[in-house]
Amino acid sequence: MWRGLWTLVARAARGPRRPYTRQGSGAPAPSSGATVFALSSGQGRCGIAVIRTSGPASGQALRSLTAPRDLPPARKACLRLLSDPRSGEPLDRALVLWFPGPQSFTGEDCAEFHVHGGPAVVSGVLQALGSVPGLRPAEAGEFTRRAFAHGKLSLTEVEGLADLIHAETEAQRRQALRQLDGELNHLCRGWAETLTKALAHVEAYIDFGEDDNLEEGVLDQADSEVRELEVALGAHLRDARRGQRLRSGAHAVVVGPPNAGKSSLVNLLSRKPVSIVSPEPGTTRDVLETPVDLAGFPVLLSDTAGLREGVGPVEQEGVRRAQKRLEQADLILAVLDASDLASPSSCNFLDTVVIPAGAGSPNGSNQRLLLVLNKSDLLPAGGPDPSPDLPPHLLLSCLTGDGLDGLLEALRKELAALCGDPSTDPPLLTRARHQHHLQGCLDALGHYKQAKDLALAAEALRVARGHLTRITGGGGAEEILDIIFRDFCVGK
Ligand SMILES: Nc1nc2c(ncn2[C@@H]2O[C@H](COP(=O)(O)OP(=O)(O)OP(=O)(O)O)[C@@H](O)[C@H]2O)c(=O)[nH]1
Ligand SMILES: [K+]
Ligand SMILES: [Mg+2]
Repeated sequence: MWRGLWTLVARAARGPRRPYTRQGSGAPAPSSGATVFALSSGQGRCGIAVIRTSGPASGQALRSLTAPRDLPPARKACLRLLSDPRSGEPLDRALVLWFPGPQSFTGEDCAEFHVHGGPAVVSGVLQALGSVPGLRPAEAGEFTRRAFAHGKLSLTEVEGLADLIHAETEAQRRQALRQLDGELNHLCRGWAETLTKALAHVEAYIDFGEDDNLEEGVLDQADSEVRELEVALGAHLRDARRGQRLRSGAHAVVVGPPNAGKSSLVNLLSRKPVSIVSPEPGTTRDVLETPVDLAGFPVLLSDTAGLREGVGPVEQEGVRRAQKRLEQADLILAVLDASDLASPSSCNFLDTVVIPAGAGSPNGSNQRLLLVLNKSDLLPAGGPDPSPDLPPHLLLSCLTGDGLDGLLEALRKELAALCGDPSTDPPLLTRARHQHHLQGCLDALGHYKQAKDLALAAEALRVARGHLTRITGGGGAEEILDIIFRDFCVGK
């Protein structure tokens, strides 16, 4: 019987649908025979520019531009004189590299030209390449798309690569590198394998259920595998917002009564004069957003109008916008004037914003709040804490910078909790797409548990597994691939 079961494991692994392999992953077959070329380094004047080609005519292109010399040894940089194959005119003395497929980034034959970065050299070499038969300029993301089509990268690794190219903060870079290294891919593959095993057990029961030889408890085993998987998926889904925040930035909002120093704090954290600061209460009227790197995490920081009542219509609108932004924020930086804690506007702010947030969350979400008492320089030096009865708070002076280090450390902790810490935490789901398929998988597992007969149970397991393989690019829909590859620049 066990031989029969393992045949079934193998069959379930192959499945009635697409096989789970990177090859044939749903990306278009690399366009028949075309060889593409592009400038892969940034645009503009620079020391060295890298131009590369991918496709079967790469070797021919390299030979044409470096004639009469032959191809250099594989993967070794060689100095060559580049000339235009049409006129023979010298273009540059450059380092060239030859990467015969499949041991190349795309899996195809590739060539690289490391030329001097002047615009005339770059355009001369690009034009010369365009004159070689079979070569055409690459489209955005085409190199990476070819790498995906040849099984060099899974879809989550492609996404990691795109994120790495766009990473602006340290935490983003770490996260992207981990995804590029295939961590999320391995996780999903492991889950998919668990489902393959469960499916094999169910199919064994369908085929041999009446057979006395069938090991007892085969179905129970499938059930317990599914249960364990549900727990793991649930934990990752609860974390899903974190990965997305790390990718696109956490939303932090600075709120407080008028003149507390909100705009001063925004300018201090963003290290530039984003907002107007003045002694006049009601200076800021609108929501002012600025992207900042706070302790290595990407943050979209919003300055807002001071919260108060009984003001003119324009300021009232500002207050309404501030309150709306407050509701949407991941992190609230509540600012009060430490020398003015007894004023009606301070008390009102504490009662309506700070205390409710401390008692749980203002609107049932996972918002976090840091209470900052600004203008500590106005307090008597070495005096007692001005506000022992307040919720936990930090003292700061935007004027002298006192307390800034403490605030940054507190921010780092809050942001690590909000975005996940890519130096220690398990791999994160960085895109809504990942979340969608994980949820789809969980829903299908729910159907499995409710299935009235075994055929439906097996189908539910297949659907669940299909969602997991789509995360890494198996059987992916063409539109999804288009969206993902559009994120890339030409030359990548
Ligand atoms: N002494 C002292 N003054 C400060 C400090 N921070 C800000 N101020 C002053 O407080 C006044 C108000 O600062 P803003 O940053 O405009 O305050 P705001 O909360 O944005 O004010 P509105 O936009 O009007 O609500 C300005 O005169 C600042 O120079 C501080 O740490 N110490
Ligand atoms: K002000
Ligand atoms: Mg202001």
